[in-house]
Amino acid sequence: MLVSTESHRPRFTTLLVAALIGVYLLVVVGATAALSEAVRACSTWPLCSGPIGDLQITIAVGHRIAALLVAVLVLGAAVVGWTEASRRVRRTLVLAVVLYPVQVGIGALVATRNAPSNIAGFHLLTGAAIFVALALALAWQLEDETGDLENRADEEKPITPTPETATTTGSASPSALEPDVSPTDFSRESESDLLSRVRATTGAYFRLMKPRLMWLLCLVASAGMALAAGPSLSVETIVYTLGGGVLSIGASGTFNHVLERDTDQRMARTADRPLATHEVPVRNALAFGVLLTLTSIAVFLQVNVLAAALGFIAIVFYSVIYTLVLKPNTVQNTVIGGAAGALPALIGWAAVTGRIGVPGLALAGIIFLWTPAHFYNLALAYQEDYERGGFPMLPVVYGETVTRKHIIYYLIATLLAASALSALTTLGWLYAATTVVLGAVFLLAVVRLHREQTKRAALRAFHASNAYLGLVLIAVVVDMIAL
Ligand code: HEM
Ligand SMILES: CC(C)=CCC/C(C)=C/CC/C(C)=C/COP(=O)(O)OP(=O)(O)O
Repeated sequence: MLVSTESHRPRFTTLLVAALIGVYLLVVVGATAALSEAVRACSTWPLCSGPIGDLQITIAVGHRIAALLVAVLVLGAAVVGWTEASRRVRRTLVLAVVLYPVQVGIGALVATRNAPSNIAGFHLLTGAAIFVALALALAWQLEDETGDLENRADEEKPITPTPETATTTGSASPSALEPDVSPTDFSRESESDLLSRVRATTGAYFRLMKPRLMWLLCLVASAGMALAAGPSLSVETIVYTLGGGVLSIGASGTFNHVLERDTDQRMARTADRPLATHEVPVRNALAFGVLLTLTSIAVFLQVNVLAAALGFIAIVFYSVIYTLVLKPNTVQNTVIGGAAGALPALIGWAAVTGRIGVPGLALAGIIFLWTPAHFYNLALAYQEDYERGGFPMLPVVYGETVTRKHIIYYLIATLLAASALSALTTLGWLYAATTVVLGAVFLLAVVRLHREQTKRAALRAFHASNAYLGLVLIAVVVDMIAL
């Protein structure tokens, strides 16, 4: 009996995932001006009467066929789920099934132009409501399906930090070289010794700047600039904005290392950091952080005062508010802390316009909502480490089931925000296709995380989060500048 139930559940979940991705595709098409214009090119309903071969008509017909296929998926999921899903999942499925024909009716009115002009916005909102209903059904179904198995699965494959330690990495190079030093080679050895020490120190200061985060944060700022300027974006603005950005990320990373040097020693992932191992003295790191802050402000000022002010706020927010106040004290630390990572979107927009504008805010909203969907995967992978460090991360406080569910919530919110950006800007098909395809890849990685519940699956979902945001931001830049 148990076996037959479990063999049905994945089929239902798979149908639900397919329906959800299908609805997202329809929502994004509706939100993308160029695509929704094409959809409206066919003014008869239910069949199109335009010339076959016309691109607009092909898109319109494709939209109607997709809507029909997705309807089958939604209905199929509801029928299969009816016998095996919990009450809360069934309720959301009923909502989706009831809203779907309403949405088709509104779509027909939009297509045949027998409706007031704001009905297109209503069409988009109803699509979003169906998407949210299906997403809740999926999040709750996965919780019902995999939450009970959590302890059993953990016993088999525990999520534990990798046993990297400061002592092994820290002592490797200089002491390992010592036995090879012969008195005759003294001057050459001391020279190479000096060189390797310079290299190690330079590397340590470089690591203080958290360089691995820079590519994505620079892409966020680049997308902000591209949205504001389009093809007229100047190389000067790009160079100064990204230059100031890199320096400010370096500054905040350095302050973060200083403030967390004690807790970093307690965590396996961070125990080999330059301040935790005393490779760099605290006073020098502080001076380095101040120097980076001042230089970043000076570089941002080449663009404008608002960009410099936002850069400074980002440094203070991440270094002081997130690191010192939020991270050790509240479970909402990374949710609120996500605002620091979202600021580069506003910096990019402000660098071009000198102001804060709606598309820049919408881009910042995407980053803000994406951050928990990005970080909670790491919080799962390094849960024991965070526990040792004394940080109240979500899985430490509320457990892994709640954390996995919240990853879905924030992922869905991110996808909706990404479609809102489409509706608010002139972004076209490249952006639309990227958010749908990479959104699906991210979602599938998170569904797999629910099923596997291993550190490996959590890291896979984490990398999927970075791939999603990275490629969506590149699509924004290309779409705005080159297409
Ligand atoms: C509160 C907010 C955030 C937290 C707590 C967080 C946490 C983390 C942690 C712990 C790592 C692992 C670093 C390591 O390997 O030691 C990481 C990696 C990373 N994060 Fe985040 N992050 C946040 C926001 C962001 C934002 C806003 C971005 C960019 C938009 C970002 C981009 C990255 C990238 C690119 C990596 C490196 C992946 C790699 O190792 O290749 N993060 N993050
Ligand atoms: C423009 C500008 C200054 C932006 C700064 C914003 C910024 C660096 C955002 C990223 C936030 C981040 C990577 C936190 C890392 O978490 P953590 O510090 O908890 O990770 P850890 O445990 O590895 O130290």
